Amino acid sequence: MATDSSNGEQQTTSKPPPLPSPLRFSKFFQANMRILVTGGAGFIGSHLVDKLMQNEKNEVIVVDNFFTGSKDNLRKWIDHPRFELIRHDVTQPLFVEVDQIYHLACPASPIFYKYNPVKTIKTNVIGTLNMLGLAKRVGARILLTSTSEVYGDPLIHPQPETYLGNVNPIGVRSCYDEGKRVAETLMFDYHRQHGIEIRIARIFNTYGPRMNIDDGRVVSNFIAQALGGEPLTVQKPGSQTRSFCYVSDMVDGLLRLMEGRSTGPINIGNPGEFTMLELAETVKELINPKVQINMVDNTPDDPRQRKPDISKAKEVLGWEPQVTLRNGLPLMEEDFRSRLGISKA
Ligand SMILES: NC(=O)c1ccc[n+]([C@@H]2O[C@H](COP(=O)([O-])OP(=O)(O)OC[C@H]3O[C@@H](n4cnc5c(N)ncnc54)[C@H](O)[C@@H]3O)[C@@H](O)[C@H]2O)c1
Ligand SMILES: O=C(O)[C@H]1O[C@H](OP(=O)(O)OP(=O)(O)OC[C@H]2O[C@@H](n3ccc(=O)[nH]c3=O)[C@H](O)[C@@H]2O)[C@H](O)[C@@H](O)[C@@H]1O
Repeated sequence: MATDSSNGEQQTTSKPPPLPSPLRFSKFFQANMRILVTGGAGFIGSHLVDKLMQNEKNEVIVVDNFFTGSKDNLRKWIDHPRFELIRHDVTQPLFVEVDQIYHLACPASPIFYKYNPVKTIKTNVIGTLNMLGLAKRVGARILLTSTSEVYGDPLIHPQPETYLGNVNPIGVRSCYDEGKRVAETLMFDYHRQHGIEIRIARIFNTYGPRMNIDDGRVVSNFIAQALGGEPLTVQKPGSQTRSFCYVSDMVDGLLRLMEGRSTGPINIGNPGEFTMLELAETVKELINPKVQINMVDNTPDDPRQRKPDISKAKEVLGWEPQVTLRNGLPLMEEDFRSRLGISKA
């Protein structure tokens, strides 16, 4: 019922009920689940999109500002009726109607997140605030890809989720690790204050096809260097450790977390732990036995050890990684060879 007072008199007019949306009769598939993936043009995001798109009941919307991601990672989905790509920066509000949000948008490689640290903090804090506001408005469940960097340079090894971390609040990595810590805080405050359904994954070093060739992270650096016949740059002392998870295992963990009942935080990573010298030796052995290994200067606040305790992921998600480093490296080598145009001799 609408009120019409154009002639000075109060008069009521009746409007017929709205017609069903013409979209209901469109030739396009009507999705059961509309899923937003922020940062979906990046490395992990694009593999996640591939998996989500395999389910015909999903409609996927990607938002990305293409800082480190690329349309190329999503080329097989462009023009697909269940897929939509939006150039958007998550530090700005976003209005879409979705059921689930995988919030990945954030540069992840230290060289990129340190490039514009203020922007990195804004992405982590304002970006997460915006996505939580969206989740609240539309009643969507939201998953944040947090990081093992919330443990800083850990004094407990391996790291369980209960460990509160050893983080430098004013260092050059703080824009990322403190930014993610605030993002986790915001997730829990929205959960407690507004009842938002949240999921938090603490991701440990993940590698695989589609990482940028010049990403700057250690696995992509070593593979690109080995293929180009350049020395592998091991940052000193070389005894620092990381635990490397193959991307298909990571995506499987994220999907289980989103579909499960636990808010997290849950560590998702591969507990196989390697020193950077061991990683260099493995890449050399598998990809180019002739390549040299050079020791170079490190950057400040580099964590000395990192290994996930995945007991919670096993118990709560029934998840554990399947792909070993030795099996995963050749898959990434193949992808790098095809992108660099270097065939196997
Ligand atoms: N790969 C890892 O080892 C790892 C480890 C821990 C956590 N993570 C987290 O997983 C997520 C994805 O990491 P990745 O390795 O795929 O990195 P990536 O750099 O390949 O992907 C990040 C994506 O976010 C986009 N992005 C960045 N800032 C944005 C903004 N303000 N607005 C919109 N889009 C923006 C980038 O363009 C890119 O497509 C990140 O949140 C990262 O912190 C990754
Ligand atoms: O998994 C995580 O939680 C975090 O891990 C990484 O951060 P980092 O472990 O520092 O990643 P790399 O830049 O790949 O460095 C790993 C180790 O390799 C060493 N490194 C790096 C590059 C190189 O050429 N040589 C080399 O020895 C570094 O000194 C460091 O000790 C990611 O970049 C973060 O996004 C992520 O959140």
